Amino acid sequence: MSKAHWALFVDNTSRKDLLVDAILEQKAPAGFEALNGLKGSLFSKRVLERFIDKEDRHGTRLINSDRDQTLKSMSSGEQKKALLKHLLGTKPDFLILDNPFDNLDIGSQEKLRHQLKEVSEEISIVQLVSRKTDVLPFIDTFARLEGSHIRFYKNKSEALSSSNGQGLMGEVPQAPYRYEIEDDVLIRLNDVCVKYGEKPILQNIDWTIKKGEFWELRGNNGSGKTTILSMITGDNPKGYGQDLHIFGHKKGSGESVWEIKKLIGYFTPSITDKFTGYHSVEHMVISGLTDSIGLYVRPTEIQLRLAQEWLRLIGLWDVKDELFHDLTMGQKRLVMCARAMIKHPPLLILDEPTAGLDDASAALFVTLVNKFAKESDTTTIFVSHRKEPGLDPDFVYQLEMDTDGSKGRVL
Ligand SMILES: Nc1ncnc2c1ncn2[C@@H]1O[C@H](COP(=O)(O)OP(=O)(O)OP(=O)(O)O)[C@@H](O)[C@H]1O
Repeated sequence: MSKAHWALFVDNTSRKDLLVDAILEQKAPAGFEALNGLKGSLFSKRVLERFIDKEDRHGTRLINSDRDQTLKSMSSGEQKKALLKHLLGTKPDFLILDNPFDNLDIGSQEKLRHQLKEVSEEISIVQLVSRKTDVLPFIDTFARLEGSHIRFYKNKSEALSSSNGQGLMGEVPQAPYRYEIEDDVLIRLNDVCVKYGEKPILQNIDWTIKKGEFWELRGNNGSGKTTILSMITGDNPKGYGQDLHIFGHKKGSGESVWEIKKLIGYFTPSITDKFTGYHSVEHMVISGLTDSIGLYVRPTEIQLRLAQEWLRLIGLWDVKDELFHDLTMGQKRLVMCARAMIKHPPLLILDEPTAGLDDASAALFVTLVNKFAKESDTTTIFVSHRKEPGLDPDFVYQLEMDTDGSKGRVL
């Protein structure tokens, strides 16, 4: 008998953690009762992060003992492959997949899709999905999670034609202050090569980024995007000894990493997911001006006004007094992005910022980024595997993998 499979559309309001816990604890809600009494496993970014944290703390390989590389240093595609293999090894009756294709390039998505098709013949699948294009083809039951409420669709075509749109309201708020950076060239990588052990990752990378430019950094999983970004932000020692200039300083010429970090706004979804503090939404946004997490002194009038403008822009003014902790995952990410943008840093790095957002929120996000990049003096680098509809960068820097390491070119 063929297995039952569900797709559950989630958006920024969805309380998906509660639902996942209920299903895994044999308290599946109406429509999912068939899963009660069965053994389930969760495939999600959070589960992966928990394994990475455990590896860090205990120094042991938990789900990738067949590799001599840490889970943390693997590319997203490699990590997801290791997690799926591990979960299948526990012989579950069903798998809950939380946006499995996020952070994967097209090739890795195809491989995972193929693998899941095979898995689906033996194991039921519940796919939590934000993007309609991600729905697995063998799924036959469709629903949407609105808050904690599940609404079932009559059929696939009703599910795929539904919309949950929202708009971007207002202009990008003004910069609170100006940074004095003399050089017109913000970042320059000249003939940069990186190897990990014997494995070449980047070869002869030349990339010049000027003030105010809007770049998209593209490349398949494992092509070295994170490696380049972490050399720029100072988090990767491979940057030393290379011809790499940041804000007019040559890397390793005695520049202060802290001073450089103050000039960079950085947003990546996984940072957001780790914040657990009890701060109001409004204070989280304002704390982008003070380089702290949350706020420990009374905000000024100007700070409050700016936060109001940003929260109105991203449609979250109504929840300004709620605890950041209590927001949905999608709302938290929008808040953290506004927090990275509020001071108009000279350089803003958005690392896979739309991962985990539903179609409407991703479109809103892209509109915000386009607008911010055009209307501010900030240099923006947007990293994504997914070709984001509507993203309008000035330039694309494409990494292309090769046996001697990735080469880069400007498209
Ligand atoms: N510390 C490390 N030790 C060994 N190999 C590493 C280390 N860090 C990264 N790598 C390897 O370098 C390659 C490039 O990794 P990187 O994370 O920069 O790629 P990426 O383009 O950002 O990938 P993704 O899109 O999946 O995040 C990968 O094959 C990865 O396994």
